[in-house]
Amino acid sequence: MAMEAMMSGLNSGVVLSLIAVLWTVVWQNLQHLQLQQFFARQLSRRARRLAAMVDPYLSVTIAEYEGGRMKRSDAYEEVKAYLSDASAHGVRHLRAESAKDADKLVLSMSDGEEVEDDFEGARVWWWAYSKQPPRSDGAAAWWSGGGAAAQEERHFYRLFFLEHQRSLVLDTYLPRVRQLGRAVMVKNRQRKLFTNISTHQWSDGGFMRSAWTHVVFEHPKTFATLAMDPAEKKRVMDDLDMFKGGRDYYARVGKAWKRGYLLYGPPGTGKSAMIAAMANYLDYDIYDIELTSVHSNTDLRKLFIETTSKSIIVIEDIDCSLDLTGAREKKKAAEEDGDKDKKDGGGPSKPGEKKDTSSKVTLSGLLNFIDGLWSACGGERIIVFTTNHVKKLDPALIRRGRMDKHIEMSYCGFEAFKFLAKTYLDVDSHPLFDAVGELLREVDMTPADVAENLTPKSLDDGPDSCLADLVKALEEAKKASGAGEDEEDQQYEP
Ligand SMILES: Nc1ncnc2c1ncn2[C@@H]1O[C@H](COP(=O)(O)OP(=O)(O)OP(=O)(O)O)[C@@H](O)[C@H]1O
Ligand SMILES: [Mg+2]
Repeated sequence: MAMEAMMSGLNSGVVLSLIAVLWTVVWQNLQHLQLQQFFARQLSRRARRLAAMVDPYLSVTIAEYEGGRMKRSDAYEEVKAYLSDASAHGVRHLRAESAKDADKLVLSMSDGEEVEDDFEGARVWWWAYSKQPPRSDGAAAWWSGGGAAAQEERHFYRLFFLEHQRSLVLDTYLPRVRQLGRAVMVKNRQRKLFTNISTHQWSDGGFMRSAWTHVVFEHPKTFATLAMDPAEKKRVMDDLDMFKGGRDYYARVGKAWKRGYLLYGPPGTGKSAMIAAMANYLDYDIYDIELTSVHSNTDLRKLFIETTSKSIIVIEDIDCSLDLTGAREKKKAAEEDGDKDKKDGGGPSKPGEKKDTSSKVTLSGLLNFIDGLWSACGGERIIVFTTNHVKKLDPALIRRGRMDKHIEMSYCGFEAFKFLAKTYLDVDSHPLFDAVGELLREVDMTPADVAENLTPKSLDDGPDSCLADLVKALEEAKKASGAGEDEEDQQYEP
């Protein structure tokens, strides 16, 4: 027994020391290999820089922002996308962003990294680098809140190539890179929902961060789940199709490639849902402008310039965002308000109706933004306004050419109800349908309320209980509206 124990102890000892020896050998080789790669890389870099001094190399620099940082450069994005494929292999330090596929990452070179690329026998090098923006006083004041680390850098790619390859690189290679970059962008594209950051947070004048911040757009609403009159829905979808494929048409008739939609109707009738459905249908990004945090017409223009094509620019509740009812309407309204105030003794306006006085965006600024000279830059943009009170808006704002298509989103009719019943409960018919149809003719209920009643609240809920709930809710609404009418009748009885 003692002998056996000794032998097994000896065996495991031998195995352990063998593993240790093996590990040391492998580790040394690994280090050797890494060092070798490191030195090779450094050498090639130094050699090329040295050679560049006698000028056999030319370079092209592509900056992230062009036009005084007004607009993000398409070329930069395309090169970045192109290099994301190449750099995954040759580069040691990578930057990662989340990709369309939840498990994957989109990789790009970190600053200071270099990759080689071969094209038709020519070898070129891409170098990624960044610079700190110069500080202006205003910027310094702003940045002091976030500390120096928060200061955004300006990113660049620089391409090195031999002088005799000049025409090959400039005329053939670079256009090819942009083309392939665009293809990679389409492959990795995630739709985004942007919102503007307050203009207080932009640095003044000099270099500043983007006016937009974004999240991935993941709204599930599609036209297949949007309840509205089927003929109107088809008209909207056809209109969107015509717009999307209308590049040549717009060029031929000399119009900027953009289209305005005005969605109006009471709260809960699906205006925001319609915007999400449009974005999903067209595969466009959404830029949701919060007008109250835009402080001037110039800022509004900057915001617009930074939007990309294939996007929907949204201003929700346009009547509440700003005082945009126009001079003529305003004058009339002021007179009316004066009368009214005299009658009911004045008092504060409702919180929802409070106007933001800090914003200097004017009606004319907004009109120019939608249909002025600047509105044509970029192309393929849809502008959507939503409002609960269409009559409050200045006619100039919603004339055709600015808001080309007006879509009324209204209370739930029987057709919309049947659509919602199919979507929410998967039923085409039910004995309670007639009662619901009858009540919907008498009571105004929004699709949002109908949808809420049709949503099962527990595992035991099914079509019977949900439809019964809806009938009950409609009856209560009818009773309430009846009582309201009676009260009004009594109030106005002579
Ligand atoms: N026509 C509809 N079809 C399907 N769902 C709808 C419809 N209308 C509203 N809903 C649902 O009701 C909810 C509220 O709708 P939504 O936010 O689009 O209303 P809205 O018209 O934008 O209201 P508001 O004027 O208050 O902004 C959403 O969850 C939406 O899915
Ligand atoms: Mg809404």
